[in-house]
Amino acid sequence: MEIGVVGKPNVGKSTFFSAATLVDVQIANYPFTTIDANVGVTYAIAEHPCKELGCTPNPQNYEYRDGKALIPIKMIDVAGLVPGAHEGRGLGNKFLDDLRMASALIHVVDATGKTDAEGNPVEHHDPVEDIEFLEKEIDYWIYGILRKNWEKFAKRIKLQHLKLAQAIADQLTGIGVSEEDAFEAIHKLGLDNDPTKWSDEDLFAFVRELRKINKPIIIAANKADAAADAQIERLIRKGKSRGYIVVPTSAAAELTLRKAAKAGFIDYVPGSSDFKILKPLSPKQEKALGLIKERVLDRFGSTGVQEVINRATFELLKLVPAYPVEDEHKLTDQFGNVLPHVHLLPKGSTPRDLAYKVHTDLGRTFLYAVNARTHRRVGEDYELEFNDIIKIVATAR
Ligand SMILES: Nc1nc2c(ncn2[C@@H]2O[C@H](COP(=O)(O)OP(=O)(O)OP(=O)(O)O)[C@@H](O)[C@H]2O)c(=O)[nH]1
Repeated sequence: MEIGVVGKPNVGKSTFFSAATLVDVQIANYPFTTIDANVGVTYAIAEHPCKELGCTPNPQNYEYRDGKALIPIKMIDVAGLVPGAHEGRGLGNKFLDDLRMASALIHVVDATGKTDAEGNPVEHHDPVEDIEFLEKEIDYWIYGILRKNWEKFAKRIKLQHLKLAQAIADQLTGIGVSEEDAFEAIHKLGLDNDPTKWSDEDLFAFVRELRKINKPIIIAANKADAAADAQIERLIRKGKSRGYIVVPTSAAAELTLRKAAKAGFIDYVPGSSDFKILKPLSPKQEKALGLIKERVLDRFGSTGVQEVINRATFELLKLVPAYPVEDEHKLTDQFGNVLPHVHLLPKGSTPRDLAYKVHTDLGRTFLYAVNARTHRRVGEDYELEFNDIIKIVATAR
């Protein structure tokens, strides 16, 4: 699961990425091995079960702060969004390569409307156009892949009685499209099972639907600190009518706060509406932080950056955090650590899926699971809920 940050030049995409991946916590073992230059680690923040249960956790693969779990997530800086990227313009191919890896996208737009389509400074540009422009780039890209051999492909499906959704997913494995994604899009649109009957419009409608399922997008209405209320309200309204979550953000404010926190000047938990000054500040620093408090935190309730990451994780990707334990009474692993691990799983996952996440062997030898809150066994098809604590019982290996 990787979240991509995308946006045309000069909207604050790099600032957003830097702020989001400036993680000042020590997470012992990230589950990620190779980190490319444009890949970083950020975290999604969720309430921690200990807040409700009154325990003190010993986290191993996440961080615990103020009753919250900070769960590491991979983030990709998807550079090179320019008009025509799908035809290889600009950094087009690199752009598509990075896009391929992302499960969800944070689309950073300039809410002030002071950046044109190519990233040049202007007085009035409608950021709603940028939302449409990214949709179009992705749609034409997927359409291009499918359109190339469509007639031949459609005939083959018909003649060989292939499963339509699976055949399409096979064509699009490179961009991470599953059979379920394709199936959902076909059914949502009520398209014919015989693809030779699809018109070009049908194919394009299918691609649009598939993009919504496979590359869900959240909008960061950035530079909110410099935008008028009316501009932000309009962007939220227009975005919502197209099915988007739009969050006002100030990436610049978030970057300043995280840097100040890292340097020990302030205590700041990303996502909060305030910070605490820990050390004497220079008049310049004091002024900068004062402005952030007044123009961003007091106005919007937070810088919005963490809200975007959290909503991308829990609403767009619908991931559910679950905590496996060995002792369902003490909530510990075999070494006595309280709630040491958390795993993010897609909604609808079962305890066996959680067991596989912990270890393939545990998944293979899984017998049954116990919900540590109710002390009851849960069935094979039990769907994990947000913050479930699950004891997994397996056969001896
Ligand atoms: N007022 C304000 N300015 C911001 C904010 N975020 C970024 N900026 C400024 O916008 C300009 C562009 O920011 P970048 O992060 O370099 O933008 P980018 O989209 O990555 O641009 P490229 O690197 O050219 O792709 C810089 O001058 C930033 O300081 C913000 O939240 N508020």
